[in-house]
Amino acid sequence: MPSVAVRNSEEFVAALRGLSHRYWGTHPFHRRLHAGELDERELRIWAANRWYYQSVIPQKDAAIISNCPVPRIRRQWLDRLIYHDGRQLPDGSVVEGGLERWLRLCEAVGLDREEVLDERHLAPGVRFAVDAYVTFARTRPWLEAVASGLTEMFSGHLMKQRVADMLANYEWIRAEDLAYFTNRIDAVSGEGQGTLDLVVEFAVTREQQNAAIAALSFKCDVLWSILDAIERAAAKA
Ligand SMILES: O=C(O)c1cc(C(=O)O)c2c(n1)C(=O)C(=O)c1cc(C(=O)O)[nH]c1-2
Repeated sequence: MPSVAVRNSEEFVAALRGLSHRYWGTHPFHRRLHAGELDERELRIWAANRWYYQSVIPQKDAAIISNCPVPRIRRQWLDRLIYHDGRQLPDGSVVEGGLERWLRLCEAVGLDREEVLDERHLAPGVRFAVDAYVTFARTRPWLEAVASGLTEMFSGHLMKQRVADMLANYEWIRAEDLAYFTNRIDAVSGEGQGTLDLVVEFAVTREQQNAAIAALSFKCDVLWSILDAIERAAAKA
């Protein structure tokens, strides 16, 4: 049987980008969030549940580092941990990171820190989907775990839209409440391309390319499932 040829980089990138229709940008819950149709209770459920995703991302990235034998990639990936966890200065003070900014968003929509951190609002389906993402990063080859993060190629546009829509449609939300997203938009504009370049560089066989595409597809399912579970939790509360 003839072996299937490796895709050239344009074909490979096109196959990855071709998954954009599966991204959570079009999920009905996101549409309602952006359109200003969520009440305060629903927004709180969204923020508290998204916290769980945010909170494990550094562990997911640490798993990638621990599985990766390439020093240059580990160096690059370390910045992601610092981005979310913040950084301790020599004088012991801490420069805040993305996690802290997400907690501030939670407070802005009316949640106490404690009720976010103790996970009392966490929907089982969100825990299940998010944990599956971390397990994927811990157990699959590092390149697949990196490829699963390529949803970030699609996220910059969505987050820009989210900031504009939330400010326009929820009059009680202020620009500073959305600092998590404004900060993140800048970060992903570079990271998204950097990750794509890396996946193209290291996925050199057809099998590795297929695995990278499957990993991105899996991640789209993770994100979609998170919103399915949030939607359900918001509906019944
Ligand atoms: O608000 C969003 O729509 C959105 C999407 C994504 C994504 O597409 O994975 C991430 C984020 N935000 C985000 O804030 C974030 O820190 C993040 C990390 C990752 C990842 O897979 O490593 N995705 C995302």
